[in-house]
Amino acid sequence: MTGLTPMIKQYLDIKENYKDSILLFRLGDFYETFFEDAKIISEVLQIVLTNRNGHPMAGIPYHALDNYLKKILDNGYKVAICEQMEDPSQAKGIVRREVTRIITPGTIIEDNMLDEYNKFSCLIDKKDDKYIIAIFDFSTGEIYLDSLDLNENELIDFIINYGFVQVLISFRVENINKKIKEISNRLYTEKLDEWYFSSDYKNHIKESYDMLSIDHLEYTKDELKVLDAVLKYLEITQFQKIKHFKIPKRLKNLEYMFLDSTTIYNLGIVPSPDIKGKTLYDVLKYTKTPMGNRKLSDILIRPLKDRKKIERRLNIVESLKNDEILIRELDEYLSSIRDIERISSRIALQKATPKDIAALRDSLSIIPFIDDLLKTNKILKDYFLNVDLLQDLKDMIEKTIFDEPSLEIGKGEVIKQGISEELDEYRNLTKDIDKYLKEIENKEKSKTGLTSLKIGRNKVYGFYIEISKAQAKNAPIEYTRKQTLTNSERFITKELNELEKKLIISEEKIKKIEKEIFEKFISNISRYVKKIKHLSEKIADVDYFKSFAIASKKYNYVRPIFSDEKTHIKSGRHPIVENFVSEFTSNDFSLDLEKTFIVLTGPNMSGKSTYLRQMGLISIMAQSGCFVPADYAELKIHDRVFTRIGAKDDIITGKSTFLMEMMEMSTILNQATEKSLVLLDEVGRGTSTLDGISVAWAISEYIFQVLKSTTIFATHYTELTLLCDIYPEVITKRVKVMETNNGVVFLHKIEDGVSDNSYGIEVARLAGFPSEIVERSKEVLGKLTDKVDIENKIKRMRNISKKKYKRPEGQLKMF
Ligand SMILES: Nc1ncnc2c1ncn2[C@@H]1O[C@H](COP(=O)(O)OP(=O)(O)OP(=O)(O)O)[C@@H](O)[C@H]1O
Repeated sequence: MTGLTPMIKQYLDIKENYKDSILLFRLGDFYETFFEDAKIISEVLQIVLTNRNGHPMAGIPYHALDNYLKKILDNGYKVAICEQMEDPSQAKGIVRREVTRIITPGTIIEDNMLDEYNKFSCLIDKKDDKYIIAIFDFSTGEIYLDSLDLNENELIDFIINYGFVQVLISFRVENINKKIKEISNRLYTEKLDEWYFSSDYKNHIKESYDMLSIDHLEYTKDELKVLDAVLKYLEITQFQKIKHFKIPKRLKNLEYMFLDSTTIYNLGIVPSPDIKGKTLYDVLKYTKTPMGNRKLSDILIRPLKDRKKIERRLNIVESLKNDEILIRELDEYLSSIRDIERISSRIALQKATPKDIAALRDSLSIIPFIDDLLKTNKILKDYFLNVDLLQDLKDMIEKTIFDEPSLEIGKGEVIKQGISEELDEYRNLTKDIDKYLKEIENKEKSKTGLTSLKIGRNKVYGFYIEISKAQAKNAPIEYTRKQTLTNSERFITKELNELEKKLIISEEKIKKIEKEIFEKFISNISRYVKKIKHLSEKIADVDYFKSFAIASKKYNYVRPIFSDEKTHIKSGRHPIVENFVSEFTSNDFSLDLEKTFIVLTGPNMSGKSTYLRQMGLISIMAQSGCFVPADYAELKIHDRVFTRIGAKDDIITGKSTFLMEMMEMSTILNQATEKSLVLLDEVGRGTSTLDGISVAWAISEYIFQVLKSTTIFATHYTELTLLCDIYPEVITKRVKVMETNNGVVFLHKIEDGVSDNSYGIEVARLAGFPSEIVERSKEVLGKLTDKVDIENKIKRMRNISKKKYKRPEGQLKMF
């Protein structure tokens, strides 16, 4: 590398180790990029591409790093931050520089670059036929770990639907990277080599969790290796030990109803990139804290299965619902609590700012009030029993940190007076400097008799004595000329020089001492991290209980009761749609042990899907511990809700709608149980009518005979309603329609019976088809609808022999 400046040489040496990252190289007040990196960031950030000694260069001011960083990461890049490791003014030769941190979209921790939602990353590995998946949020320390029995397409679907900010892929499943990129080329992915998954995982996990043994963690060796790989990856990118992670939870924990990502999406439970503002989460969100918001979303995708636990949540929600004053006051207190969960992560990572610590102090000071408030409630009076409210930590912060600390550490406005004598001394000196200057000014004025003499200071020239041009010639001999201005001369004296030096030294000392004390303080309080996280969880819980209570009251929800025998809903409503239509028509629902299967027919747009989804959402709300939109709800506790809704092509593998539909259906047939709720919308539509009806018919027979799941099958195939004539498990329902002279009116009312017309042409008319086409369609339909033909077909279907399915032998797929 001849002809290169030493600085560029240093840059290239460092860059050699960070080839996969954009290297932000600190040069004074800028982070500079060079060569290819410079071209990339000038384009991504729309900043000027310049050059240095003929090399492309683009830079960003160091203080604006966070703003730019977010944009670079959002574009799918990894960033390595290279800092100056010594003061350039003290450095001999070239300043020592080192990479201190690697940032990817999943390793952001700075408050101003995060919104309140979870930022989940995942790591995918494979052992035998199962994918081992770790899902983690670096900013909160939340982590899930499990082995899932998925095929590759299901895995890709899972990854895309989950909304991860980054996907880490083990060397064993490298091939999925291409498929992910084909669908979402901005999603950040990274391959982890074999050495991440090493056999010395145990010690490393023990060390990260400060545990003597990990034998009690019920995970397989291969799952623990994945956990270890996550921790290693984070340590390598953060250049430090990761100590803030919680113990992993299983994704398909038997305690929870399992909702797959398709169902979460289909029912609109939580926001995803294409459904925002119109989800169950949005309807129920009366949480006030960031932790409460995240918890609410977690609760809704992990409803409970244990009746006692559900009842316990409902009891709390009910008691809050009946205590309006408590709700109001609780809301007020919670509004002032900041994101102490993430603050605790930043404390553990030594990245907490003075503002974080002040926010922690303010939040902690509110908690005793919440405790007092909850003590007034019969059910919640012991809510914080045995929970450390961390008032000693609050006192420590109060004693050490300014009430309103400055953003920057080192200006003397972070550490309170009385903590360090040395710091106080230097701070006093700088504080008194204006007084000293005034004293010198008065002294010099009377000594010289020069009336225009005054003392000033500026950033470039430091201290000076300024005398008007007219009087300047009378300046004493010991004054040294410093600067000539149009109307005055500026001088310096020995005394002033010394004071200036003292000030500079003081400022440097303050910077150093305050930084040291603050860092020590953070490392000292890092022993509270686990306790802060525990407290934060308690706050999150009470926040979502209160949120359920507010929503339940506001929308007139009813407390559900649970039954092993039947599902009976009176005047049920769709919790989301009811907020977006002027008048919502409520509907009943009733199934029991004998009748388990509803065939629902009705024209397009009449409300079939709404009814179907409404059932799923009511179950999920109830099992999450929330009241439900109905006048009365007696519900079975479901182990899973399965949905097969809507037609979606698989753009990854180019599989047809019908094939996708059948694959999803096959998962349901393999996994649903007597306790499941199965919601099928138009299954079989993607193929020829006869094939579609036949498959739908056979699927239905299998579900009500073998699986016995509670099922609603919405269909345009009226032929399916004949199942009801043959099998006692099936009932038929239809959506009521009123025909008027001006066309059809959808009443959205579900009633017994079979829809006799699909009104497809009517919907085309409503959609604005030219009347000529509408009329022609009617004419064609008239020709195709041969009454005798239809009657014959019905006769043939009635004659289809009853099929008796047997439950298949062997293990059913669990996921
Ligand atoms: N119970 C109801 N009360 C009031 N409006 C409703 C009700 N159910 C549905 N709607 C309105 O009708 C629209 C269409 O409903 P939905 O999508 O459920 O119809 P669908 O029968 O499933 O149609 P398609 O067969 O075309 O899928 C909804 O977006 C909503 O605006």
